[in-house]
Amino acid sequence: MIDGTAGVSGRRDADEALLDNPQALAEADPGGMLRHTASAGAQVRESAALAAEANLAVLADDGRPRAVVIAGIGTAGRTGDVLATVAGPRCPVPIIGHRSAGVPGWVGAADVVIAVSASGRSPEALGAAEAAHRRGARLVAVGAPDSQLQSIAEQARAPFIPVPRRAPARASLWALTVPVLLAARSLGLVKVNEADLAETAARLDADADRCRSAAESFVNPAKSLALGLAGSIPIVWGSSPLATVAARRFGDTLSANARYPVVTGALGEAGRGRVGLLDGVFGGLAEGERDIFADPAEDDGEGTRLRLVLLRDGGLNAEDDTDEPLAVEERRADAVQTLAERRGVRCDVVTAEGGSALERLASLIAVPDFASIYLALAHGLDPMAVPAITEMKELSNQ
Ligand SMILES: O=P(O)(O)OC[C@H]1O[C@@H](O)[C@H](O)[C@@H](O)[C@@H]1O
Repeated sequence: MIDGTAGVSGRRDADEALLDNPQALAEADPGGMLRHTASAGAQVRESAALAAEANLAVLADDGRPRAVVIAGIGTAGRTGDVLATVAGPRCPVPIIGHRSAGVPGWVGAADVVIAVSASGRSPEALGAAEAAHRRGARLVAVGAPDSQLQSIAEQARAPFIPVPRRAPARASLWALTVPVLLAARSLGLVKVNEADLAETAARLDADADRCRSAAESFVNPAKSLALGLAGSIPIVWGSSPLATVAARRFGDTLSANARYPVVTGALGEAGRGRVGLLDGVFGGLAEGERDIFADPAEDDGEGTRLRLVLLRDGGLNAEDDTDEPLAVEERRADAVQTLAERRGVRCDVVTAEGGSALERLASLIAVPDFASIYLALAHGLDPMAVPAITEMKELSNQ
């Protein structure tokens, strides 16, 4: 039942001109999501410094763990995906993301639990930290200073990395991720050195500059990606496990910031099933019937079409870092582009850059992060305040 109390506002059609009006953009973004997103590089540096102050070395005292569990929900949970992909297939212990309260039943003294929560109060992270302590597992906690999570970590005498709270959690991905990586580094599970962190931060800074609100659409990759996606159903596929983490992140931000439905996943998996979407009513069938001379302004929504966003790893990773030959990934990515082209489905490609896994991941996340915000702004949506999330919390008492 629609009873009109939801307070949903915005424009169905994207206002392209607004994206080239920095003042209008600033007014449409009262919470400063563009600014917060532009702080990604600074977040890497700040969190690296904060993690250096925490006594992460104690983690190594009991040697290599049996498994590492990353506990948290939403963006906090995504940090586990980042750790798993940066650690790569050669990581000697399993890295497991856990997104519900508590920890898996098998967790015990041989394991490490990293509890992550931007607010320091998600029931999932708190429940996991308490359970880890109870079961004698080694615990590390990452989140807001002076939070419940910090208290639990202190009671457990566990390292706590205080990450200052700045915006919605999804604008703090990098601030939350770096302490998780550095905790795993202390355990000898991941190779992330100071140069990797510095280069990743510099990459994020450079991308924030290219995506700044004063840079016009034709030179701004995030604005052009947003305008390409406007009015379509985005399908975001990653060519490799690393690119798939970025694809899932784009799914998070497109849904929460821009409020777009989105299909995300790994291209390898999609090629055995979901790729069929390209043949369907929103794919090839819609494109086949499209009148190329029709006025887009008169599009009544019936012409909703897919738009493929392909995140390509670029084939820069060392051969022994991957469980699949690079040539296979590359061929598959070329193939899906050909499929899209044959059906008239438009496709945007973002290709990773950089030497380390972390930097490559950053290069696949930065532009899409900004694009999700520009898409929200073009529709007159405040990318920060999401009524449905707030309402969901109120109605379910979370
Ligand atoms: O990191 P926190 O504070 O535990 O929050 C986890 C998630 O909690 C949800 O309520 C928010 O909508 C997400 O954006 C967030 O990522």
